Amino acid sequence: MKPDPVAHPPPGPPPGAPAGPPVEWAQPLDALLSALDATADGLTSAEAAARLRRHGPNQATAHRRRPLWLDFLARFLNPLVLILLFASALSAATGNVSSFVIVGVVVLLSVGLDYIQERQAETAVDALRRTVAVRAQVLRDGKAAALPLEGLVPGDVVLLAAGDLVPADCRLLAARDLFVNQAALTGEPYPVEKRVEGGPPDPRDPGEATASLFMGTSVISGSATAVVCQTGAATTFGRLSGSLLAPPPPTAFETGVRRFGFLILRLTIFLVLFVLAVNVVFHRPWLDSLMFALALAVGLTPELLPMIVTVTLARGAIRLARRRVIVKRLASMHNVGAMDVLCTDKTGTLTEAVIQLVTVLDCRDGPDAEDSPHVLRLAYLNSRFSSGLRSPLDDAVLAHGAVDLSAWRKLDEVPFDFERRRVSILAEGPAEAGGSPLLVVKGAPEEVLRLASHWRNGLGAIVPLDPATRGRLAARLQSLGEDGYRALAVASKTLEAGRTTITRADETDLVFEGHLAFLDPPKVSAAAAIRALADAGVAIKILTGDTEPVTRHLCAQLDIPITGLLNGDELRAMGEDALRARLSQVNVFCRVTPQQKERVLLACRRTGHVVGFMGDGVNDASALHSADVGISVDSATDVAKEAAGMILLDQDLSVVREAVMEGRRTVLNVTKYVLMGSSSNFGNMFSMAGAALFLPFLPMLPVQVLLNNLLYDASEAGIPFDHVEEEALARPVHWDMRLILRFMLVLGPVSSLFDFLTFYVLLHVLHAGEALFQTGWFIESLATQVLVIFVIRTRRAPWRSRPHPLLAGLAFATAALAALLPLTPLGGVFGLVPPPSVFYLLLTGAVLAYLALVEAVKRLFFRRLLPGGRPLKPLLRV
Ligand SMILES: Nc1ncnc2c1ncn2[C@@H]1O[C@H](COP(=O)(O)OP(=O)(O)OP(=O)(O)O)[C@@H](O)[C@H]1O
Ligand SMILES: [Mg+2]
Repeated sequence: MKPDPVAHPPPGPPPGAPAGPPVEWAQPLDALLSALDATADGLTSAEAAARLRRHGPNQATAHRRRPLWLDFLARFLNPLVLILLFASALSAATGNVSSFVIVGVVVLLSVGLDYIQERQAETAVDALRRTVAVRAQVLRDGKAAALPLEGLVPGDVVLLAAGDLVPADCRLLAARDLFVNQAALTGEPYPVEKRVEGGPPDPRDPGEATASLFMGTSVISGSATAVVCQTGAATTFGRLSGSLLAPPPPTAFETGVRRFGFLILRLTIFLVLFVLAVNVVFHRPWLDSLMFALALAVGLTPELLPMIVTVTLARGAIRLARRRVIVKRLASMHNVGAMDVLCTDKTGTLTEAVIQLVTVLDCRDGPDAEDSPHVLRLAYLNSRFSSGLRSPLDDAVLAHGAVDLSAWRKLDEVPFDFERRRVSILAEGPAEAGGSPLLVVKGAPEEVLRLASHWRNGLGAIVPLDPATRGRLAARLQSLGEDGYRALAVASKTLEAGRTTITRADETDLVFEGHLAFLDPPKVSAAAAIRALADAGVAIKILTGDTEPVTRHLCAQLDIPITGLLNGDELRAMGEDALRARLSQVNVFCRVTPQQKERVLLACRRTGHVVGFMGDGVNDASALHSADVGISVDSATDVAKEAAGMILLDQDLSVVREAVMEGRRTVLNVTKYVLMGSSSNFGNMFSMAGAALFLPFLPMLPVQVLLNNLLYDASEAGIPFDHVEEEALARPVHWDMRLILRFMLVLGPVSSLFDFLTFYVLLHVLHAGEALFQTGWFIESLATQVLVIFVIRTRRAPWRSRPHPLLAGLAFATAALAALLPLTPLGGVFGLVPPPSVFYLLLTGAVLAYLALVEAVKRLFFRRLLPGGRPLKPLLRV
């Protein structure tokens, strides 16, 4: 995705233009520093605070928060609400002032309720997100401090190391073996080298700039000090994210919720037009009819749905935080509930990641377990001087025992990458060692052996590698792996005097020196965690950069059956179709590159699975990004953390199961809303429209419809907290639009049928007039649509499933409020009149009969009407 210079002209002259007015960015470093009013020592806190006020926070995606009051007002921009307010203003003009006031208050209340809930939820999730925010090392007041990225300002001096994200657009002050990945900006997948002496003033095009670093890129190896030039939306990335960088595609769940919303919207429009037409035909007062129809529409529109989804997801996120899982992207919450395949790397997830160097072997065969001091010195030198991402393997080498390197000086490095799987260091030794620069290569043994042409024999002499020795060294690697040792190989080469730089082309004709054998003990808890996930319907696939023997050994130790195994080389030779055909059996992938991790993951998604990925390294970032749910850990590299949607504070597979359960619970709770809305609430509104056909008056006053709807919404505030049964959580939970539609088509008419019975009783048994009819219908409809939650929330019999106390409390309180309101003076304000006591008797009977009927239909529905009769499947399969 190369930025298009035409669509996004950089301010100032285009790159390479003859000297014009100086651009802040493209000028010699000294001039740039003085333009920025900055020094290499960084800013003071006071100065930084002042600049932060001037430039705003350093956020690329213009996440500009509207002021609270504007945000609140925006909620009224819903056309239905506007027309309703306008219509009630009209009716106020014709003398009906009280109805205008009531409509206004009710609309204000329901918008306010919606707003406050959503706001609270978002604030809570934001606070959680901040706890795992990536930080940058910044020089402030002369000292390095870890600060959140948002706080950076132009003129700040940042310190960068391998694995870091570049926090803003910067110009290099100092750099050592610095390679960055600019794929996010240029699409270029290979690391690009950056150096201070960039030649001509640096252009703003990331593809050409050599002395500039850009927000959205990451450091692969080396280290740097850089001064921040642009922050936030002013950065190249910021300007892109406003236009070119597409937002993430909607998840299946989001699409499902949206489709449901559209469905209801279409029904609503139909209903409103129907009510209006009926009233026109019967020559009823048009203003009242319009307000009635609009009030119905407000009651039905899925306006609340986004809020409900946000609030329910946020509740889940907050609950997960107690399990030390931080949800960075709310969409991850429902994806994790739908996830049926979890891909994971090995180190840290299946192993303890406390790697120990056990033996250092030279090329001699034999049982002597003595460490070879020569090979250890070379390995130590390589690990000590390498500036790439700190690897636990390097840490293990350095921890094995100090080697004196005071006489050595590092000259150059070709940093580690996951394609080559090796590190090369060029160093200059003490004069007595010959003075020639020495190249030391350390990496994956099969790669190092391939590049070697000689080996060092037991006498220290360098001899050509014959096929027999090659075979012997390869066999040793195999047997080390089978014993569970991770191995690296070390090789060397003396270069001609005077050489100070190396490239990967120098990594040939090496002298094979020996092997390093490491142990990374298996994580005992992982075995149980994997079984628990499998029981919950989540299959595990292992995607590791490590070798087949080591991985096999680990799987045997952890009792993980290998149903199929593919190596990176086989994968490379395999077409897309062949891979997809193998995917269902293969559960272990060895020696895979970062690109292959992503490829396997995408192939898995394309076969219809919802796929999670768990990893912590630079090599996991692209897979994390492409997964439905990227899971990382707090200690992971910044790049991985940034790409993930969920962060575990403890690296432990068993908490992933908690997240899965919470995700399922969340989606199932959203479904409760939807099923409620699509059956009872919808049935009620539908009956009202039908009643308008034969009643000589409105079945309910517009304000009563609005009040009814407000109370109904309030009664549902407990749903996000509700319990979900074990059996519903046993399998991955998907959004099932067909189930929702069928449920609606079956239960809607049941509810309407019952409503018409109620009308009959009201009119012909109680001989109700207009006010009493409306009151009776108000109470009855609210009581039934609120209390039916106890039936709908479970697939079990209602009495065999315990609702959350808040949910039960709110439902009963709302029903009681509806029943008692007409007896109070406030009821009069809404046009409600006290009903006779026999009404309450009938009401109790009616509500019980209704709930029993719905329960019976529900059973029939799940046993008979759901095709394929899936009695043992989760309760409310979404
Ligand atoms: N610091 C290093 N120096 C030399 N070689 C290395 C280094 N780190 C890794 N390698 C080589 O690269 C290979 C892949 O790295 P690594 O095992 O970390 O990949 P991974 O996919 O993250 O594996 P895992 O699933 O175990 O996390 C290693 O097996 C090793 O051969
Ligand atoms: Mg790893």
